[in-house]
Amino acid sequence: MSKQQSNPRSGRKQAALAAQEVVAQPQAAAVQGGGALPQLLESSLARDIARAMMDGFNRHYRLFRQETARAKHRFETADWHGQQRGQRERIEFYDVRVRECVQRLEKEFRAGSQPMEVWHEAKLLYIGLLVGHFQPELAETFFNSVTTKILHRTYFQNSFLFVRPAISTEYIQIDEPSESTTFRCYYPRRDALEEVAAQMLEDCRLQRAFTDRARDVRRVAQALSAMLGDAKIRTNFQIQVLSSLFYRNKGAYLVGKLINGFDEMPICLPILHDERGGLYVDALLHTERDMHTLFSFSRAYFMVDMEIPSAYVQFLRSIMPRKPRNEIYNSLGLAKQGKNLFYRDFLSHLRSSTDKFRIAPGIKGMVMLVFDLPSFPYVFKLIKDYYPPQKETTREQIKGKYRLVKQHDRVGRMADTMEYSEVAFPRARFEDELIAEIQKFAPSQLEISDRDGDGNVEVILKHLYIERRMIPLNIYLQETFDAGEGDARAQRQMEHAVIEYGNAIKDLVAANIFPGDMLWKNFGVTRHGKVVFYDYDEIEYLTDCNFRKVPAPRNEEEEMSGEIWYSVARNDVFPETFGPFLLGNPRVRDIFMQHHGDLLEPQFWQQHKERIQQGHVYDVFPYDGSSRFADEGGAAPADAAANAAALAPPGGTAQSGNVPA
Ligand SMILES: Nc1ncnc2c1ncn2[C@@H]1O[C@H](COP(=O)(O)OP(=O)(O)OP(=O)(O)O)[C@@H](O)[C@H]1O
Repeated sequence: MSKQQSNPRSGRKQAALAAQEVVAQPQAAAVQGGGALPQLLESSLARDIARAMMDGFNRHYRLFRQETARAKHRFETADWHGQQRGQRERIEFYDVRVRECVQRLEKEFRAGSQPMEVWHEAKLLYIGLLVGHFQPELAETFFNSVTTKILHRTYFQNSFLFVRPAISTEYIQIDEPSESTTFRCYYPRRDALEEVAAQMLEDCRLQRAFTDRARDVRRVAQALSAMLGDAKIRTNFQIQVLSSLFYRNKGAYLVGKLINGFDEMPICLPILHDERGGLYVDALLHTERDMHTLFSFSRAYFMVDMEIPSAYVQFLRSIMPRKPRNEIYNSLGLAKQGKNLFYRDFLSHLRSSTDKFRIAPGIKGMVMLVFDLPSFPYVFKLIKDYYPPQKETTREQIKGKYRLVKQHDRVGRMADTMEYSEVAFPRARFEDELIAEIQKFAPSQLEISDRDGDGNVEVILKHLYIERRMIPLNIYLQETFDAGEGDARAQRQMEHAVIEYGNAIKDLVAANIFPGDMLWKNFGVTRHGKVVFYDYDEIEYLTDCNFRKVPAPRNEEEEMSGEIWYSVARNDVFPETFGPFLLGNPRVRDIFMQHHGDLLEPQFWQQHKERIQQGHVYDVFPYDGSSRFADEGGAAPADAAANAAALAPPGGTAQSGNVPA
């Protein structure tokens, strides 16, 4: 093959042909069950490229870990603003390092002009460098990220990048006995659980004292004992806990599991600061559901210092077997790995299913065109090219809002999104109605072609968000209305949904987010019955909004006017006016007013805005109040007390679902 033909940046068809040539041999061999041995080149270029790529990844992970490791000190010193900043800034690290690496490869090796034989060999040599590496799966993804910035997309195949993983992540371990292992084991006696609880807390090595460690040890031991109930203790009875604590916002979480015979039960101890500035254990969470809530896609990523991330993922999967691995990687802050795994799962799902992509059920969006594949639990969102006049926004502004949500504390109430570009789907899997919809509303985003020249027509979408599918709240409520007042179960569900809806808004308020458009259709209900917001194009920081009372009319003409007669600035919000849009159904209105009437009062919003402006950082804890250890008159948990007071409706108790009351 000539150098010209195999240049990764040459024209499309030519490139496609070249790609076929290069991969022809390995593919043929693969059919026979093995790979062809590569003809090694004499040039050292491939080795240098592989080495530079490895250096690029190692630098990335070193910096990522350094930032992550700071979370412990920030927790110990109650540096909450720093913690949030760290969480936010760490998200950007990956792209910066990829860019650096691409630049280096271009500058030192003119990477974009090298023939494909060099790239093929660079991949093989990179695999060699991964033997014995502690983060091989992340390093493979890094290689993909860099390579896809350099090669033409016709080369996006396993010969040149890691379409499939090459290195196993099973049984990776640190040989040095002095180094910390992924998890610690404790072998308690049934009658000496306190000893183990004390040791577990001691081993966290937190540089801040517990206010009443003996009390916490007793509570943890009692909770462990209650978990065991009257189960017979088996020979393998043990507790395993992950060596690094999980930090997020104002909490540190000790995550592990209790093993007895064939039973394995998750455990998690949230460690918080109390009002006196001491530490305390707030709860012992122990159900799979608790874990799902803690690791939800609608929360910010944890900061966890991990030498071998795949070992953490394996451990976490053992306590959350139904949680996809991509979501676990995401929750650990390794979002590119999550994105890569998601895409692999998606392609595999496409191959093994036959249903078609369709317009998502529900009320169509004005700025987003949303579609789904019924057999797959995610939705795909395109930004439209045209919006109705009331939506004064642009593609860039919308992207900015989605970015804001990604970096913000999502407090269990805003769905995380994955952003993709140039995604190709088989045309045959699209309903014609959906194609017509995209052609009408987002033509700039659509290409339908046989891009790879392989005889398969594809739908190629330029830019796409993907997020978990939920049941739109308007549909959920409608189903309960349709079931009728005689259906007690439906009535309970309706009540739950309305209360949850208000809780969701209050949790968003605590996170300094004003959702903008609060219509039911902009919220979804998750598998666990949580209400989560997913329409981001109008969100604002609460602190950027001006919450106003509707002015009293000055004369009869103003009073009778059907129009808004007072002047309204761009960021003015009139909470009293929410009611007519939301509360048309009398039953819904009753429940809403009973639990969340304060949301219609400007003071509620103003007070929160002021507190946030004064520097108060609310934290919305990922478990409900009923899971918390009952207070025995000990130290009041700082945040819980503040939130309870601040978020409670007048004369009532805190209603926010997750804010401990
Ligand atoms: N995660 C999701 N799960 C299920 N359905 C969804 C999801 N996200 C969006 N939808 C559906 O797509 C519709 C439009 O989505 P979205 O609210 O994001 O669009 P939008 O254009 O921003 O809306 P609006 O017109 O209110 O600004 C929703 O009303 C809902 O029916």
